[in-house]
Amino acid sequence: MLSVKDYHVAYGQSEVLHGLNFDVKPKEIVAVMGRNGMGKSTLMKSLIGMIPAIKGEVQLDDVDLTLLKSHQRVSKGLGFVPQGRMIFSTMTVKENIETGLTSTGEKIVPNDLYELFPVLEEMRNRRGGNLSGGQQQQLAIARALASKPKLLLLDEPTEGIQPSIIREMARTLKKIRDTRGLSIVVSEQVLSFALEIADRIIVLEKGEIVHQEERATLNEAKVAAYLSV
Ligand SMILES: Nc1ncnc2c1ncn2[C@@H]1O[C@H](COP(=O)(O)OP(=O)(O)OP(=O)(O)O)[C@@H](O)[C@H]1O
Repeated sequence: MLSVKDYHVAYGQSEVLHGLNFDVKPKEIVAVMGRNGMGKSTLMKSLIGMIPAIKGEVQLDDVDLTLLKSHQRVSKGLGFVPQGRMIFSTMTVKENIETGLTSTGEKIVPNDLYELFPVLEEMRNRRGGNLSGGQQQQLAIARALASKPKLLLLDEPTEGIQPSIIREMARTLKKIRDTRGLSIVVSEQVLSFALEIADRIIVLEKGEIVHQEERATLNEAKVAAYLSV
């Protein structure tokens, strides 16, 4: 469903991603792993259209997204949970989710989002900035799901989140995949989280894919070696 081909991304003259090739299948969860600075966030930001590719292409269900802006990519079926969550802190929980509705034309937050995250319903009139880190992460996921994506991109969702909440997040993301039938690409440094949720792991090193392996047959030590400094 997602197809990334010969994908090059640069900041000015400095190329950071050097021709990535990978696919994501329907309902598949792929974890993109790598140490700090290896290009994970650049890839996620580029897939959602915040940083254009200088070469290569990205397609979702055979629709070419390569030249589209972020909001157009969202209406074609990509959802994005940014690093650091980027909640609008002075807006209420409900208003934050509503910002995700613009591409669907719906006006009211669908009930199934509150069913998925009951705490957000309880707190719907609180300001986003007053939520805990874990609650803000749920809000960022709900906001992304409001646009009814076919594929959800999450950039380092475990960053700054307590271990017990990380396990809960893994369960929730799998439930979202199972009930909504979407695919997920998550950039991640925490191997235990990736092992918990991913069907496949891709390792990035200095802007190149150096390893790809199905979870079922994964050699954990090999992936761990790539992640150690
Ligand atoms: N705005 C920018 N301008 C120039 N170079 C950048 C910019 N953002 C990132 N880089 C560089 O691009 C490379 C990849 O960074 P990126 O943030 O994608 O890595 P990462 O794997 O997501 O790391 P982290 O886990 O720290 O977020 C690094 O060398 C970084 O210094």
